[in-house]
Amino acid sequence: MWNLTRFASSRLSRTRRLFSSVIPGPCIVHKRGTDILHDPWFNKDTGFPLTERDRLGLRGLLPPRVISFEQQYDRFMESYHSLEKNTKGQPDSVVALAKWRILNRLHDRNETLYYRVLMDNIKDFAPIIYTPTVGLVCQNYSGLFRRPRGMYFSAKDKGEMMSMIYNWPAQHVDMIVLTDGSRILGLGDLGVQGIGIPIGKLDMYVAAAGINPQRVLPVMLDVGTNNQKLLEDRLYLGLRQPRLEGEEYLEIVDEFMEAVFTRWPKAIVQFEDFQMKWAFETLDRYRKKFCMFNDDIQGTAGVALAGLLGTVRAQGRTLADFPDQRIVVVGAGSAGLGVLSMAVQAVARMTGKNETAAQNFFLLDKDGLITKERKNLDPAAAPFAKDPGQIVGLREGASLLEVVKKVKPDVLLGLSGVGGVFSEEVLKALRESGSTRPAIFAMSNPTMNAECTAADAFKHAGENIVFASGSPFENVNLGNGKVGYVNQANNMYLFPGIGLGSLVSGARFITDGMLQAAAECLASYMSDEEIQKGILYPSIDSIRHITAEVGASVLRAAVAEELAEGHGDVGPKELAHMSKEETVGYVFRNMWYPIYSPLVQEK
Ligand SMILES: NC(=O)C1=CN([C@@H]2O[C@H](COP(=O)(O)OP(=O)(O)OC[C@H]3O[C@@H](n4cnc5c(N)ncnc54)[C@H](O)[C@@H]3O)[C@@H](O)[C@H]2O)C=CC1
Ligand SMILES: CC(=O)C(=O)O
Ligand SMILES: [Mg+2]
Repeated sequence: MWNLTRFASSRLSRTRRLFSSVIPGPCIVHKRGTDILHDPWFNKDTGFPLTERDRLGLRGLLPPRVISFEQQYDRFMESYHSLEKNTKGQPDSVVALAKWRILNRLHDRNETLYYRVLMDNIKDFAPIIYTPTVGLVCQNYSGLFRRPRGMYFSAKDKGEMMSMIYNWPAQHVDMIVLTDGSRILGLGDLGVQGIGIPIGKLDMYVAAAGINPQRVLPVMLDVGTNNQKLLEDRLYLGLRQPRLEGEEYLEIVDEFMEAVFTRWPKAIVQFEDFQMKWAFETLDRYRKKFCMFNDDIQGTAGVALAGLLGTVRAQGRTLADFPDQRIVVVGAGSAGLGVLSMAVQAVARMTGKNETAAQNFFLLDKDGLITKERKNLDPAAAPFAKDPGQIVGLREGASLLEVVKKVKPDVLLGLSGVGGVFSEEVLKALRESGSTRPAIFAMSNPTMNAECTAADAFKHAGENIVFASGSPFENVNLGNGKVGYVNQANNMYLFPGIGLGSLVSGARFITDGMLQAAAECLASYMSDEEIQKGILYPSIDSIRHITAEVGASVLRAAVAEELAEGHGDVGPKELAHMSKEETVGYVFRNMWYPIYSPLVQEK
């Protein structure tokens, strides 16, 4: 069932080779002079060659010496490294925001250089533009705000969205990430300040999936906030009203979706960081109507499933043993339920039995173990609620410690948003796990919301564990030359490929089959040697290569389901006739790569 193709050997060098031969095509510009210098998309700063300076009315507007792209790159990296040196010893949050600012300023000046720097240093810069620093940026957004990025649709724009959408200057948009700010990482309702998340996710789309940055659109749907502190903050930039609820809320989202797909019928919309009730409701409402998905439910599920399958292999078992894994999931929200649904589907496929697929899975929320005796049991959690008769020695609402002691799980997976719930006692109890190599997935973001730190996991649960966290931690030095490997179990390994594969296949919808293909691709990416070392996910350095493979898998699944309508000049028949390798090549060819293009002025 799972094709464990090995890509391990020279993934990165293959990716580099593919881009080393990129020859930039001309780029049409409708501006001249300072208007070009002030447009980060076209601006090359001191990199404009003299001929271009003449053609575009730039002569005299720049210092005379022409600096190459490579020199500009080195210059930026030097200033970045001096900033690192100069901020040494300062509080982590101060350093993180200083790094975010210097990158953001580069973005606002010169996008080509920004994305190249980001791509080439993704391991160092992802924690700044993405989790954990993006969380801090959202929390401080009103104070940090200098220039708008993306679009803002508010409850006050009802009836106007169809015309507003035409205010966006780009003619084509491929990828939209949308939030209503109601559940930003594990930080709760941050209202309009949540715009940092779509911006960060789309930066990852450009870096990982090569989506052209001129064709991305971060969107904030501001329907108010229930965060009292923000409502009272005089600097708060969003609507000062409680969140819309019920039909009033859905009418706003409906209007936005209609407006988007009227202007850009081929766009893909990723829903991000919506509170659970709206995450499920909107997914259900739109997934058969528009090309969209919910990253927290669906992207997270695929990444977690790939990690769970890797864990079985790390235990020296075969994938056929997955249904026997005892998995405790802490957090019954959009992410936790998404993970369990996908895991149950995988077990059902492996065993051919739907009814018993969830028997080894245990689900807890803030009120403890969820059983069928739970009052006001959420229908979304009901399929995973335990029958009290089946769980001798455990009761409704049992604590995590009780559950871990009784169940002796192979895997403890946290998506609760609560820092430290995997306490010392809980981690120590995991030493009694029935597994030779228990796994801990502390997936909540940002870092302070992780269910435990990597160091505590190895210290209390033992050195033989497999460990993954949603935000990055350093590997743990276990002494005697041994290292506790830290994986990053984050949906960043899948959402860029899901979006890219859907885009270049011209898929009408994003189906479970396409998402399953994405998860299987990630699961089969790692070699046995890596898995034995406890490495479940590839290094983020090879994110472009992973994303191309995931994108190609999604594309092939869309073709198989007859949902692929083609993209650009490539029609559905051509897609259907491509071999597996050809689909990967095709996906790569559709990736944008940051390099200066000759600018050609059109009046
Ligand atoms: N690593 C990754 O790729 C991803 C991580 N996440 C993280 O997962 C977390 C949760 O996200 P959602 O499911 O969307 O949130 P949510 O708000 O829908 O769900 C949170 C769940 O945790 C439960 N919970 C709260 N306190 C608890 C406690 N003390 N013990 C046990 N359960 C508790 C709640 O009852 C609720 O069921 C966030 O921190 C988010 O950053 C979400 C998506 C992807
Ligand atoms: C990673 C992500 O999507 C989240 O924490 O919400
Ligand atoms: Mg999210």
